[in-house]
Amino acid sequence: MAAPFNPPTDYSNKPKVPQWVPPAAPTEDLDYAKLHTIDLALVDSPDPAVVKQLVATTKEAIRDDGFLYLVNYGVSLDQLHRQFSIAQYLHKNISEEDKDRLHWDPQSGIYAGYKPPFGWRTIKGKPDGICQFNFYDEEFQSLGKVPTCVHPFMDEVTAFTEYLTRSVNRRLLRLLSMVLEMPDDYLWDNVESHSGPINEGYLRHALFYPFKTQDSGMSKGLRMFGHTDFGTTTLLFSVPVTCLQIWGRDQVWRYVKYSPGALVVNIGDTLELVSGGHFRATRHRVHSPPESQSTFERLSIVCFNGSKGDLRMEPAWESPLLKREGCFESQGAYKEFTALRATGVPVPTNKEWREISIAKTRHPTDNPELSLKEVYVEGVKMLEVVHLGVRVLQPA
Ligand SMILES: O=C(O)CCC(=O)C(=O)O
Ligand SMILES: [Fe+2]
Repeated sequence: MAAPFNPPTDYSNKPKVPQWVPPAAPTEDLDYAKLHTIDLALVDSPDPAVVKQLVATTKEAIRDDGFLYLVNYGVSLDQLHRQFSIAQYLHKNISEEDKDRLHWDPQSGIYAGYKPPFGWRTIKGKPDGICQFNFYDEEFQSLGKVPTCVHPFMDEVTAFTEYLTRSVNRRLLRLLSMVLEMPDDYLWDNVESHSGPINEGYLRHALFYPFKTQDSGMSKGLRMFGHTDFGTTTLLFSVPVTCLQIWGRDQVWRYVKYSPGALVVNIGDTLELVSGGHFRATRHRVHSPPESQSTFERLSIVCFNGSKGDLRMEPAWESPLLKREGCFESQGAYKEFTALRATGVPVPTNKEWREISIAKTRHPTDNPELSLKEVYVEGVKMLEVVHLGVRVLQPA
């Protein structure tokens, strides 16, 4: 049985942190995505029939949706809300000097540091009302790399991050390895990075201020365009301000419903590639919330798990599932990497892929690029860009 999260709880020498109060859920009746719920504690069940059923449900979820709710992963609602309170404290107390000193440089291929609410490039762009602080390995290694106001809380942020990467994600990868019918630690040992609390991934504290996208010349209420994540798994904590949407197999965007305390997990490109398309790296985006929440601030904590940087991903040919059923040729990153490999050109390494994805991804604050090629996929208009020889399609 996995140990539950057990963070430092002596706050006596720390500044008082105002409690984060979850905003009210939307009052609208929305057409939500229907996602499976996985109870992570069941992966340790002594009953093989229970584990078998869990693996079957996980298989269906990641094949059909690429997204799932994860519950019972070992963090209580109070512990989670303490982390949200710290994230809120960071954004409300970061000094102007720290914003400058820790300013991010996404065009270098990593998001580390402070994102001001002016677009997604290193230099200031159009306002977008999105502030972030991104903790990579260096931010965990050196206090000088994080805002001074969170220094007293880094013990808690670090313990939380370690729990997410070493316990939650490791158990999740065990479940996904079982879906591939491979040894329990196959994905952990061969694909996931493990060095320090966050490995080669990052932890994000994001604050979305209420924002009318049309004020900035941005259309369709979009705060982040549709994209896939580049890594192994993304652990998004479900939040009441309902903005996350996923692109269904029926080509319809649907919101993901708030589920208090749950993790919303999605599969990144790396696992789509390793699984030969059996796992789906599903497109998702951040939309404005429904009208009843239009004046709310949206605080979000996300743990992006990163794969080993020097690997060039290949399907796990030794997987009995792949041997039996082959690969899903028609799908996303798997399809495009396969097409590149067939030309004899080496596919990008995981590190190259994540760095180009960060540096080059298109955002609503970018100036419209007239040169983007429009293509139609199953009758739907998409925009095509090519990164390191790999075609990436985004819904137009
Ligand atoms: O904030 C969210 O819900 C999702 C953000 C996201 O998709 C990303 O940063 O990759
Ligand atoms: Fe994402």
